[in-house]
Amino acid sequence: MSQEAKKIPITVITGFLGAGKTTLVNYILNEKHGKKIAVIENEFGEIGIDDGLVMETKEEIFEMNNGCICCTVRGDLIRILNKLLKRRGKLDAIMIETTGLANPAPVIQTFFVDEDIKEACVLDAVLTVVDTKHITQHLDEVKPDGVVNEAVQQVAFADKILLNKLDLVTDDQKLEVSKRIKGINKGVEILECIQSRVDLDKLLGINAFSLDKLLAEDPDFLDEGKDHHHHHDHGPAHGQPGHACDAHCHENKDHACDSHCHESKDHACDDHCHDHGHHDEHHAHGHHGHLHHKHDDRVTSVGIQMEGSCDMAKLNEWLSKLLQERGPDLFRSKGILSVAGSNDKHVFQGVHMLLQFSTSSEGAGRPWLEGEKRLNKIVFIGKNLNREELTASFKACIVQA
Ligand SMILES: Nc1nc2c(ncn2[C@@H]2O[C@H](COP(=O)(O)OP(=O)(O)OP(=O)(O)O)[C@@H](O)[C@H]2O)c(=O)[nH]1
Repeated sequence: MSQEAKKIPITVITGFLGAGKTTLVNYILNEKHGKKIAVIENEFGEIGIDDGLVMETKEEIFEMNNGCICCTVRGDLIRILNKLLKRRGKLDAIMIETTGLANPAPVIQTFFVDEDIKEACVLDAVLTVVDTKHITQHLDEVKPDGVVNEAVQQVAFADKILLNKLDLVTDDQKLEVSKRIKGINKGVEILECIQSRVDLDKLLGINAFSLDKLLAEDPDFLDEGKDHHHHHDHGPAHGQPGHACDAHCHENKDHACDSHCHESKDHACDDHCHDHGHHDEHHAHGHHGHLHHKHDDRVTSVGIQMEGSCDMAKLNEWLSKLLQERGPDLFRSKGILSVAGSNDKHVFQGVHMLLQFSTSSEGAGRPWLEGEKRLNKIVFIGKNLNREELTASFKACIVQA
């Protein structure tokens, strides 16, 4: 067996908020592939919810909720990978689910710049899940100067596209989105699907990632020095509502930059910088497109954790009204809730105006245990979110302490 063949294949699953990444992970884990797969989950939002939504399986799931995989927790990613690699013989594959707001480039770089990881793993493919109904508005979004459009980046770096949620669109809309995708990533293979269901042979062990292809388009792709150009404006600033500081957070006002750090708002491009095109879809893959990686700080998350049980009718009314009124700005909402009179966990999932309810009796997590503290957890991600208003209006749905 060749050295390459012994390496653990890594699949990076990316795609905008609510595209169907967790749906894909669940589907893969539950198919009969006979493989031992470890999953690394990274979630955007103040409160981790996805761990409650990924089905319980024999597979191992590692969460990284303390920041975005492409910035603050890249060190965590390297640590988790190194831990997993110690058990190399017992593991057939690793899947990494990035947040819906991750730029895939720094995640991809991890597999080529860290020596131990480079030696033990091989990046099998970057799979990008696309919500065919909603992607256009995110590709169209005009970003402030220097801010990367994550939706464009995710499409640009895909080795395969899963054109998902085809049950929600017409054939014309599907063709329109396919055309748009090909305009960003010319040769990419597009797999059409509903509920992220695609033949596993087309997704795993496909050896679709090509560093040469990337380097042909962007010779500086692996240049870590350049990576330091990227602005670290990540969601709400340190000390602001919504910014979840953790032990790894170095983001404070007195952060002393080192000689490599160009992390300032008024970073002036030097003469090596040809960064003309990072808003231009056709150049999304090109020179420096990934380096000036600044997230859109208008997009924030509001997390609510509150004990008690909700009245189902009030809850329904509240959420329906909220999504109706705020749908365009409310990219993603999800929650795990306790409802008065029921021992089931109730889960809601929102993507813009679309809302879906399910319960633990339908397979969404497990019921509340006897004596378990009934803690409702909700996360909203979007623009112009009003924390006080959201918290107060949810509180009004609670009828049992
Ligand atoms: N109608 C429809 N809904 C889908 C499809 N695939 C996924 N969904 C729903 O879309 C919602 C979001 O799916 P997830 O798999 O959680 O999306 P995600 O990309 O992991 O979301 P984030 O982790 O928040 O970025 C859920 O309510 C899914 O049930 C599909 O093909 N059609």
